[in-house]
Parts: sequence; structure tokens; C-alpha cells
Amino acid sequence: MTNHVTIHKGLEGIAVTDTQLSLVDGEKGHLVYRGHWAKELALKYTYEHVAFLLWHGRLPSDDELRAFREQMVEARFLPAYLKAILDQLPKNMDMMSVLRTAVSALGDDSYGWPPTVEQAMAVTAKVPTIIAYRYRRLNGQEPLEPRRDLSHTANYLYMLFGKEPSPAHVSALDAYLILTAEHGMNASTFSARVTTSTRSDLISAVTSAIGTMKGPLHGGAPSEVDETLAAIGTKENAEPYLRSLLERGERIMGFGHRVYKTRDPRAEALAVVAKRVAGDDPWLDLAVHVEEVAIKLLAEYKPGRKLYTNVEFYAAAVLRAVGLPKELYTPTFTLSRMAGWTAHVLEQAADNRLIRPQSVYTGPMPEGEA
Ligand SMILES: CC(=O)SCCNC(=O)CCNC(=O)[C@H](O)C(C)(C)COP(=O)(O)OP(=O)(O)OC[C@H]1O[C@@H](n2cnc3c(N)ncnc32)[C@H](O)[C@@H]1OP(=O)(O)O
Ligand SMILES: O=C([O-])CC(=O)C(=O)O
Repeated sequence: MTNHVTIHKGLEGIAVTDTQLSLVDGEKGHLVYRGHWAKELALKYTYEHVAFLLWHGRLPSDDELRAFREQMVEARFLPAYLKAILDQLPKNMDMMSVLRTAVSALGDDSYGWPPTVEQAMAVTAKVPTIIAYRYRRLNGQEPLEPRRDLSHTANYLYMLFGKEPSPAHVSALDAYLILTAEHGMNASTFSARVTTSTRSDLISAVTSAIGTMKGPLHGGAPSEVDETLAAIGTKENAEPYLRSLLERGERIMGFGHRVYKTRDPRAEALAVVAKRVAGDDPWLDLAVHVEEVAIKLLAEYKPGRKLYTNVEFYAAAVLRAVGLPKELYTPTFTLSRMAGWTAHVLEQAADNRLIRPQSVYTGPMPEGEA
């Protein structure tokens, strides 16, 4: 019977659920969160507004936002046992593995089934504190407690660098966190939904998602964009460098997308944010040139594949401009996607069906009758 099953490797083009959370239109290059253009949300609102929107289905009133912020602030602090775990982890464990472990360790019995908005908020609020705690320890600095008077985004930068960030840096990072908060059935969100579909808890779902986010074909790309630019070094070297990469059959990080067959609308928006926050950085000037050359060469080497800039290319530019080191690019992407993953967990749980696709066995059969 399985012989008649069609195989869809990578589940390309297969819809596994309906969703109220986001529309990713790959042909038109549109991204909508619950009836709002993501790029407009990024210009007008804060991360807290968008988390509320994703979890509750509408933007908050002023009073609701105030109460919501207070709850998020209360949830930012790490329990002592988690700090002790973080202190025990080996120094050579990368930040995504640290996050996966620390988030998993939060999973006490307050995270029982069914998942709730309170649970989503409790873990989302702690992720910046976990990253900053570990970052400062690794750099030989005393970790800082969260500040109650700062927004989610400003407090993250404060806990990392020990000084209140400039409004320009906060609004640039908010724009990035909003633009990457949610993105349909991407690989890590799918992981979260598969885990939830077994009626496992929210912490387990987020832990699955973090493991999936880590890979260089998904959330791991922006630090590799940084490395590519560093290796290119000068505008003159862009074409020979990228050509030799493509000749060797390698991929140019920050380009191509499973859904977008045009420029990713988030790349469009982040290029504007990057220009605003890092206008005279020669790195950005080089990035704009590299983008132009990469698109030209991808059309030459991969005709008809429609490979354009994805979110990760200018994500690297914005994250660098606000002072983040490249080992924090993917963890910061993870921090933003917490709102999207947990919103999907809530949506999956509300109308659950076990996700269990088929596979086609191609191995040998045992000899003799069954
Ligand atoms: C937040 C995010 O996850 S955004 C994506 C971040 N990832 C990256 O930037 C990594 C680089 N990009 C890629 O690897 C891919 O474009 C992906 C994984 C994002 C999407 O890949 P898929 O939908 O599976 O596309 P697929 O692998 O089928 O690629 C189609 C063709 O284009 C090529 N291609 C795709 N992206 C690239 C790239 N960045 N550089 C060079 N060639 C590429 C493939 O080699 C393939 O060529 P072929 O048909 O000759 O074999
Ligand atoms: O949608 C995808 O496949 C990857 C992506 O851009 C994201 O998760 O933001």
C-alpha cells in the first residue's frame, strides 16, 4: 500500500495546517502577521506589542500593554538553580546549545498541558536573560540582573553590555526582532508544532525548535554572512570570491529561500534599518555591493531558480550595527522567534491532531513468510 504514497522530500509545497498567525506569500514577497503588514509593525511598535498580537490575536490597548509589560518584567529573572546550571556548562558549548539546555531546564510542572499564554510569556521573557548571563560570564564579567524600567529589547542590550542603549539601537533591534518574530511553517516552527501535537509541554516544543533553529540552512546563516563578508574583504574581491564558491558547488549564505521566489520583504525592510543605524559603516557599503554581485552570479549559475536575498543577509548588518558579536546572531534570532513558536504551540494545542506523516520503506524484506 505504501508503494502508492507520493514522496514529498522536504514537504515542499505541502500545507500541514491552517493558521491565523502569518501569511508568507513567496511570489509577491508579502509577510502579514494577524492582518498587519510585518514591515509596518516593525516601524511603529515594540516587541511586546507584537508578542501580544501573536498570542492574543490583536494589538493591546494602552492599559493592556502596561499590564502585559509588567508581567513580562516579573518573568525576566532567572531562578538560582538555572544560574548554577549555566555556570556548570562547559566553556566550549556554543550559545545555541546553551539556550537549548537552559530552556529545557526551565521545564518544571508549571508547564503542564495545555500550554497557556502565561507559560509562553514566562519562557519568552527569560531568553534574553539567559543569553546575557552566559555571555557576560564567558567574558569574565559579572552577569547583570534585568532592569524593570527597560523594554524587552532595551533590557537585552543593557544586560549584555552594561549600559543603557541608545534609542536608535533599541528601535533598530526592535525592528529586527519584530520582523523575525514569526514566519509560517518554517523548519523550527514545524518542530515546535510536531512536539506539541503529541500533547507534550510548551518547554519541550520550544526546546525542539531551538535545536532546529541552530542549523546553518535555517537560523545559523547570519554569522556565516558575516564570515563571507570578512573573507571577501574588498569590493574588487566580491566577484572572484563568490564565483569560486559557486564553482565549488557551495552556497552563498543569506540568499535563496524555500518560499520566497523574490527578495524577502524582511531583507528589504532590514536594509533600510541597517542604512539608518549604520549608514557610514564601510561593512554595509561592502554588503550592498556583495548583494548585487551575488544576485547576478546566482542568476548565472542557477538559472530559473529565483535566488534572491533572504532575511539573514541584512540581519547580519543590523545586529552588527547595534553592537552584537556574531556568536549572538542566531541566539538573538531565537529570542525573537520565541513569540512565533509559542503562538504556534498555542494554536496547535487549541485544535490538535497528531502530526505523523508517512515514509516509504526501500530496504530488503526478510526471507520466508511472515
Ligand atoms: C531564516 C531562514 O531560515 S532564511 C534561510 C537562511 N539560509 C541560508 O541563507 C542558507 C543559504 N540558502 C540555502 O541553503 C537555500 O536557499 C535554502 C536552504 C534556504 C532553501 O533551499 P531549498 O528550498 O531547499 O532550495 P534548494 O536547495 O532546492 O535550491 C534550489 C537550487 O538553488 C541552489 N541554491 C539555493 N540556495 C543557494 C545559495 N544560497 N547559494 C547557491 N545556490 C543555492 C541549490 O543548490 C539548488 O541548485 P540545483 O537545483 O542546481 O541543485
Ligand atoms: O520560512 C523559512 O523557511 C525560513 C525563514 O525565513 C524563517 O524562519 O524566518
